[in-house]
Amino acid sequence: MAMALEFRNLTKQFATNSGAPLTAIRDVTFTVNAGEFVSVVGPSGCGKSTLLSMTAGLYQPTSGEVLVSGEPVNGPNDHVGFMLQKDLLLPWRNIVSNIEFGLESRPGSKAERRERAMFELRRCHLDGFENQYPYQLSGGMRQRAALARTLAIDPEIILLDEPFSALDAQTKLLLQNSFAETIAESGKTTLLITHDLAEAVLMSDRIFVLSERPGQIVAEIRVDLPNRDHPLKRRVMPEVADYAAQLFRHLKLEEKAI
Ligand SMILES: Nc1ncnc2c1ncn2[C@@H]1O[C@H](COP(=O)(O)OP(=O)(O)OP(=O)(O)O)[C@@H](O)[C@H]1O
Repeated sequence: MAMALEFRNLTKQFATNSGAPLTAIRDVTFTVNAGEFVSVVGPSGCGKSTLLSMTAGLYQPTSGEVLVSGEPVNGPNDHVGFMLQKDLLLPWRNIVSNIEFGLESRPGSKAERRERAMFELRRCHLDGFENQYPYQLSGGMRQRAALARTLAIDPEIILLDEPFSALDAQTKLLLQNSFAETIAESGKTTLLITHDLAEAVLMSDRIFVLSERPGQIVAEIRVDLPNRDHPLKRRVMPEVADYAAQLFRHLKLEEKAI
């Protein structure tokens, strides 16, 4: 299978006031195949967001490299679409024009941009909401609009940094389902960062567990279950709890309980 994303011995240090650099992640090596959905879980502060930021080209690694479709990432680029917990929709633009935003710096007519945006809007089940403004939408709908905006630029890789964590439990389940369906249909390679172990099991083909800072890979778990495109169906499978328990053990949460 074609490799879409590759981390080679990736290490990131940040300068600190005390002089000694802080190592956020150390020697992280793994690959993600084209069309695969991979999650990264790990304790708070272990460098998960730093890993995504380097994939998006927002930070340069201290050593090692990130490759997207075999090309080293040297800065922000169109091959990678990034979505955060906060939707970052522009409040003064309606939904369709928010989805078009990333296309405006590219060649193409206004009509073509509109057509592309409407396609993604429908794919993310927002038909009829194109002329509404972000404040008129629920949190879940805003996240769907943010996904539509990410897909509109047709990136090779989608990076999701805790996109569901600010939502209530039911909205979260429905949105996980809707994202999983849309992502499977688009065939996009996806890297998700999450604190939610069940979410990782419900949505992924594989999961990497990072240690406490400096984040290093301590486990790789293949989720050998059907319905990756339908987490609500996975949710009722008894194996999900077993996978979540495996992740729990790797994170050594029991030992940290006080
Ligand atoms: N720009 C920066 N400058 C200095 N230190 C940073 C910077 N970005 C992150 N760090 C530090 O690197 C470490 C890893 O941060 P990061 O945000 O990647 O962790 P995380 O695993 O995503 O955390 P959380 O799960 O709590 O969101 C933290 O100790 C953080 O303080």
